[in-house]
Amino acid sequence: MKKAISSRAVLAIFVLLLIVAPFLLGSFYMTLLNNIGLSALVVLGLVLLTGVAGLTSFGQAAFVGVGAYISAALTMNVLALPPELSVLQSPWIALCVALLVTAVLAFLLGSVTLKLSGHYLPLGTIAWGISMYYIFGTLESMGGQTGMSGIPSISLFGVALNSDRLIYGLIWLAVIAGVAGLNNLLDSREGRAIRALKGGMVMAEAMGINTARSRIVIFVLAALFASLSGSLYVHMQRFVNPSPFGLGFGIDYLFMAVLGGASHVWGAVLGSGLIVVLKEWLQGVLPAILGRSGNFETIVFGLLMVVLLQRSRDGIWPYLARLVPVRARQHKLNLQAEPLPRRDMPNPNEVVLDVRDVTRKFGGLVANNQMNLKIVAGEVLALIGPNGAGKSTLFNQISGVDTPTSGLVQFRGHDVTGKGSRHIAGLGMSRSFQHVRLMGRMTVLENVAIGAHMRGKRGVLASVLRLDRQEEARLLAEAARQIERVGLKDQMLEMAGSLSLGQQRILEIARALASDPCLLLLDEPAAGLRLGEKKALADLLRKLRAEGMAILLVEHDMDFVMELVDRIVVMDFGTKIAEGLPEEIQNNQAVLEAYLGVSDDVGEDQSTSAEPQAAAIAGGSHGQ
Ligand SMILES: Nc1ncnc2c1ncn2[C@@H]1O[C@H](COP(=O)(O)OP(=O)(O)OP(=O)(O)O)[C@@H](O)[C@H]1O
Repeated sequence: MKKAISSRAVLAIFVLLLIVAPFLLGSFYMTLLNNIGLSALVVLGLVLLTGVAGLTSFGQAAFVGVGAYISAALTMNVLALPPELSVLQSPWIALCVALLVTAVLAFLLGSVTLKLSGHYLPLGTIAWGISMYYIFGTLESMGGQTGMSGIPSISLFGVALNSDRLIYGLIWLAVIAGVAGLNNLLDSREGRAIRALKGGMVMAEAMGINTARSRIVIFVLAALFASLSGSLYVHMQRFVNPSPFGLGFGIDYLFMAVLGGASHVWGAVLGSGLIVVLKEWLQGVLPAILGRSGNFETIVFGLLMVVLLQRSRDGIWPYLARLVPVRARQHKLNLQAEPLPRRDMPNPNEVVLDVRDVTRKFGGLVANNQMNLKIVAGEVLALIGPNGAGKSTLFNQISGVDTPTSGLVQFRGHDVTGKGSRHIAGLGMSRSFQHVRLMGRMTVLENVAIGAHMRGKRGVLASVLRLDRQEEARLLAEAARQIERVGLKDQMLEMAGSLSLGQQRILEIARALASDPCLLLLDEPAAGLRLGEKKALADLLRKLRAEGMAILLVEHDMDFVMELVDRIVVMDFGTKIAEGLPEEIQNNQAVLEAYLGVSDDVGEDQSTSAEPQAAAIAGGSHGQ
């Protein structure tokens, strides 16, 4: 078996190669390396935006143009600014101004574009990508389509970086800093929130993550990477025109990200390297073979993209990582870290949730009809009913995923009707999902730490600079405690996707517990669990109840329900048909009829089949 090397060793080897490169390579290769570095900067932003968060953008080249044009305009004093503002002609100050303007512009564009979802989002990025390209071409004071030359070089410690060999160090310093900063960000509270975006808004918001904010943050960060690349580019070329900032280049950057491995930070460097070198080579070889000039490399790239998307959507980085296995960064757990502060729990028997006359209509269908229920602290209430009775719909009204057509939901005395799941989560309600919503490529520990998101404060900058380590240790220690509590300690560092369905359900409970809730909503927690796992789950829920937690669960497993819960509410066709103690429900004729009455409709699925459930309700059979 190959021995894995640490990611630090990989970084050290890479930096060493970068240091010796100028002593070994000629000027052609230095130019090539600079182009790779400049592309890698843009692609790093795309890895964050597209690979990690799943937001596709074709418009990054336009932000490269913004950086380039602002740096050029200020250093050339195109705006004829008064002498008092001559400081803006300094390339470094101009670069900072370019970053600032880019951040504001990206914020404004992102606020509009990121409201789009599905394929409308990439279409939106194409729209502003094209517009900005044409705006650059209309800037007559900067030479219009012809462009402008004579842009000064940038200096470092008094040395003008006026050759490819000199500016090379600065470009690659920026790339290495970008790689390190991005790795730090992804390994933090904010990074987990960004990674959770791919798991869908519903889960992330239910864990208290402000998904709109996270989307804007990464959009701005990606634009800043592109803008930095543009500023360095004009000081290297000392010339600017619109052609490198068009849609074609936006597609090239996306291709680099996909080829390298869009969800891997090092994939950005790999993808940029491969495409820049391949482009250079094809531009020389293809016209010679075909006997005429033209951009034939574009055809090759198009074909390559189709093959790549069919054969290896994760790009090339995973293959390389298999050849040279890199040890994943291990989380050093400090279980002695100061525990996170806890919220005030409700008093025993205090009404935690009060649902009053909640109705939800979907067109003509009344999914919830005047539903009422209450839960007190230290109580386990089951919501049962045949398939399609409206249980999940009611869960969604309570947890803020959906808004009732009419009625009131009160949580701990607050009217939370239609308030949104993030707001409600902040008040102490947490949930699991009927269809498990986990990040399969994140460890169990990281998944549970997402649940503790609201209990931390450190932001993006602190994460990038690794100033969040104290808080991070507390969050991870809390996640580890909850994992131990639910019995998944041995799986703590495994990928969530490798767990059995039953374990994944338990993991969702640990994630919910990490938010320090006083009401747990569990949607079919026993589905897919083995007998032993069900017993362990029931023991855990009893323990939580004894600690004063209120628990509302939707469950089809009647043995599990009858043995565990304090009270049961039964729904059928959106309406409450019974409420009472388990033994009362077992003898309720309307309930038995509701289950038996639909037995023809429910198919073969034993877990939800009505007849066995009716038998289980009536008999209270404990076998499985
Ligand atoms: N977004 C929606 N639009 C239209 N109809 C919906 C929507 N969500 C749910 N419904 C309908 O509302 C009814 C109740 O569905 P719901 O999923 O709440 O039932 P359930 O009791 O949770 O069922 P199950 O036990 O199978 O999960 C069903 O007829 C369903 O088709």
